[in-house]
Amino acid sequence: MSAQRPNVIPFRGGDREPAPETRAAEPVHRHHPASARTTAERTPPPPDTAPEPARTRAAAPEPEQSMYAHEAAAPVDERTGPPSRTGPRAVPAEQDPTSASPAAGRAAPFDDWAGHAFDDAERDAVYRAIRERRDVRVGFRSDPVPDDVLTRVLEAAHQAPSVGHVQPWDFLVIDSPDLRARVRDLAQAERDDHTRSLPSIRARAFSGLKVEAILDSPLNIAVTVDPTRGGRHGQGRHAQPASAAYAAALAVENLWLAARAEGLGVGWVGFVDERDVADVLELPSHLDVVAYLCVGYVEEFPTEPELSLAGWAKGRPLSWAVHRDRYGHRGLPGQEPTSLLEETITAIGGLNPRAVEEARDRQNRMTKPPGSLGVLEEVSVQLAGLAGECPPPIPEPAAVAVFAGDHGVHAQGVTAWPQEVTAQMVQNFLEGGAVVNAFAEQVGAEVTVVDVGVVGDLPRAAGLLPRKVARGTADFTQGPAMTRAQALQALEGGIEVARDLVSAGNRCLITGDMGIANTTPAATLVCALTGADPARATGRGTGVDDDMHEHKVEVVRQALAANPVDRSDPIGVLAALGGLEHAALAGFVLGGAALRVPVLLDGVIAGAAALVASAISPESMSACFAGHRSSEPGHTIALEHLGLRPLVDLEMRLGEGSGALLALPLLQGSARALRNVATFDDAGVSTVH
Ligand SMILES: O=C(O)c1ccc[n+]([C@@H]2O[C@H](COP(=O)([O-])O)[C@@H](O)[C@H]2O)c1
Ligand SMILES: Cc1cc2nc[nH]c2cc1C
Repeated sequence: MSAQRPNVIPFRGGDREPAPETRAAEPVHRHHPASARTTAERTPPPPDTAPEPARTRAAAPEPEQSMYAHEAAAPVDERTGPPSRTGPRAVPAEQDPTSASPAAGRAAPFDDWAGHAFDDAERDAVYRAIRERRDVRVGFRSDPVPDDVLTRVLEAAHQAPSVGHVQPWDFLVIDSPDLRARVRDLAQAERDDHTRSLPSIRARAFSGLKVEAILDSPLNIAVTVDPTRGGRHGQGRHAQPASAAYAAALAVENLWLAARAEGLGVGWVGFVDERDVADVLELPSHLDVVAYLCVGYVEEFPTEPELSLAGWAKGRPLSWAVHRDRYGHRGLPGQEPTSLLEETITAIGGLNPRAVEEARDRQNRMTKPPGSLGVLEEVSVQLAGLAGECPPPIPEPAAVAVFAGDHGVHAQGVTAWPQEVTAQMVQNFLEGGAVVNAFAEQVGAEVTVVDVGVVGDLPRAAGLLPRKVARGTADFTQGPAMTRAQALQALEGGIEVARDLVSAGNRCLITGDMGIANTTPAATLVCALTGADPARATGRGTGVDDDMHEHKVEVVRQALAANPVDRSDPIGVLAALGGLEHAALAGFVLGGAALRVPVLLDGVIAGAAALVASAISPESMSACFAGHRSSEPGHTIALEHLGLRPLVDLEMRLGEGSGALLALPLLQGSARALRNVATFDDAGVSTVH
């Protein structure tokens, strides 16, 4: 992947591309002050220096890279496969004194000393089948599949590995139009259910996707599993009860690869309840359906997974999935393992100056008086610089991640609300009954709730990511709120959530939070990272009376006194004075910045987290947009320190992501204007003399 390729999913929206221009208009140039920090600013100030003044963002030098660009370093390119050995077949080591012995370790060049490897053409064919296998849903031809071809494909499936060699699968080859029509009806009902559960933008995109070809393909195959096959002592049964189903899934993969080699497309129908299919097929009760497949010759195989081409989802680079010795210690073979945080920080870059310039230039040539879109012009310029292209993609679909956690400082009486409200509100979010749900629905965003530190147990639920690092933080008036390890775990948890949401096709990340008492650590972080006095930075949160507010200011002072922090160590500051949701939010910001996806910040909790993110990586602010200004005073201090201008100022102080969600249409509107509005040249409109 080229370093210049912006980290965005190919845009498939209906917005028209701006027409190429032939003659430059003569706009009245308005000077836009540059804004963003440079890499040199990554080094935080020494502890004894004054608080960092607010700085604006300046474009960073090219080339900027997204985290996806890391794949370029991988020994196996996902598009082209492994490098081909072009030389003659390897000579056994004993006969070739120049070759390193296998015992020389991983660094030794590959030498097929035993002669087991396939020759180049055979090996390339195997990798090609793997690389070009596709889940095909469109373009099936009606030509029948010849019996000998089908038998070969089924034979390949039947050679799959199985624990205890029990071969627990069976293949039901389905021609009957009646059976297939009944399965198609099941799939249709399931699809309709799913559509209703989607945010509006996603539902619209989904309605354009074909998810099955049950009647369009000449043949269906149901792959079943018999979990009892092999008898009571079937090997592996005790240690891995799911092993039979795994084996059947491996049979599906064998079938799929063999089919690809035969030129047959296969589509796995995900939108059916396996028990309903078993009923339609009148299977014996001890069999389960593992897969329902559509099989047939196809017009073409898509060059990439169809969902990826449609912008629905984006593949995860291999480097995200390979860990060395322990989970989280990432590194491809031959690379030095690194932590997720380090990898993320390294990938963060500033705005692309060329795209910034193009966007400014275009703003001045659009059919409107230069500067007339006010702040939105600079927002669009930042979006272009972040994406590395002008016009930038529209930041949709968008996803809000509500990070939830509890706080030991609650015991100090800094809020009027009981701690259990955190877990209760999480439940409310999941049931769709909170403000965040209403606003997310309004703007077509998806809501994900992340438990990073709620005291209570939360039942598993769709839309809840269980990432609990601890059951709340410790009371920071008595010592650090978190250990460094906890803070790092929460930070990396936030990065992972950003990665997951972007891989799922989102082009805008929105911060949300829930945590009774979390405005106290937010205010404390603001004080620690900006030098503000607690009396100035501490607000009334959910709404406390004068006495409680005075006490809250004192508690912030006590926390700062109990935890002498070194501002050159932002993670130390975070661990001592933050909350688990602040830490995860800081990671979320860094993760979004590394992927060059805009991060729309909510209120004071996000503001405090952004201060941490900025102290860790100043360039991460290139991805940040302040959704709104909360009425918490610490938020204004944080925004000024970061040089961020809020898009909305409505005296809100709710959290949950509510303010940022309201700002989403502004962010999207700024990008859409840059993309859709004609230039004076295009439209033949006269400009000023
Ligand atoms: O986002 C804000 O600026 C904001 C301001 C005040 C309160 N909150 C929310 O209120 C909760 C914390 O308030 P408190 O008074 O318990 O510290 C927590 O769930 C926050 O999401 C949020
Ligand atoms: C009811 C309630 C809802 C919230 N949403 C975010 N913080 C909150 C705090 C309370 C108390």
